[in-house]
Amino acid sequence: MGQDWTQLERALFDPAGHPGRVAVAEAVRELMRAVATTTAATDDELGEVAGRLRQITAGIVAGDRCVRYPLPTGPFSGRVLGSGDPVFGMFNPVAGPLVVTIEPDGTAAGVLTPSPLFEGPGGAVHGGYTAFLVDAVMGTLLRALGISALTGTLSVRYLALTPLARPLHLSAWVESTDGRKVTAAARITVDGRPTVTATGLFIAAAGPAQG
Ligand SMILES: CCCCC/C=C\C/C=C\C/C=C\C/C=C\CCCC(=O)SCCNC(=O)CCNC(=O)[C@H](O)C(C)(C)COP(=O)(O)OP(=O)(O)OC[C@H]1O[C@@H](n2cnc3c(N)ncnc32)[C@H](O)[C@@H]1OP(=O)(O)O
Repeated sequence: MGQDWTQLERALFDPAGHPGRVAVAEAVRELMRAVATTTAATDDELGEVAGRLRQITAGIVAGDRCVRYPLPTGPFSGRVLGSGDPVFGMFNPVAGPLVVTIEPDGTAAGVLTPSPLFEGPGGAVHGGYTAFLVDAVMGTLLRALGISALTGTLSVRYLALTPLARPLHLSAWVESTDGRKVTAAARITVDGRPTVTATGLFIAAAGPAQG
């Protein structure tokens, strides 16, 4: 049995209790997108923006890193709510955030429209980013199933370029279990067409669950 959230942890990490933190992360996401893609602002204007942004940052830098998000393990089904993590984290501007649901049948399904920040060759999504997404969905599925495991080997097959600015539908499921070795599989589908398939060999913790 893994860790369970205490009432205090829920209060500290449930995004619903922190609308300001969620809002600032979303605003910074929009800012990053604008900075990476703007053609309207001049270089002088952007230099001024940089100065103003540094002032804002100076106003909110206080203390150490945000307290680490405690990672629960299942059994769990329903919408996965992340706070500080880079994939699901509503507090983390780098996160999509990817919205994933653990289905009662033990599979995971999610959707995300990738930001142009993750553009790779051919105007498509960077392959390292899609690898990141499938790894996260498989790893989170295992956690939700009560298995605390690390990715040992990740194998990704790119079937076609994954277009930017279209909803990516992600799914993951468990293929097999052999002692501590759990093989999971995942797929990304865009407009009904698979663009990425992946297999992850996850190694479950030998001892107690790792948070
Ligand atoms: C309530 C639930 C809600 C769900 C979650 C909630 C919120 C979501 C929020 C956030 C999401 C959070 C998490 C998402 C989860 C995951 C996504 C990210 C995943 C990662 O980002 S994870 C980091 C990358 N990952 C590493 O950083 C691993 C570094 N590495 C090690 O830590 C060790 O290396 C380890 C542990 C892998 C093994 O070490 P070890 O000592 O325990 O293993 P040992 O040697 O005993 O081998 C035992 C058997 O595994 C075989 N084996 C060993 N290693 C293998 C390998 N690499 N590939 C294939 N097979 C391997 C052996 O061959 C042997 O097989 P056999 O028994 O047949 O001989």
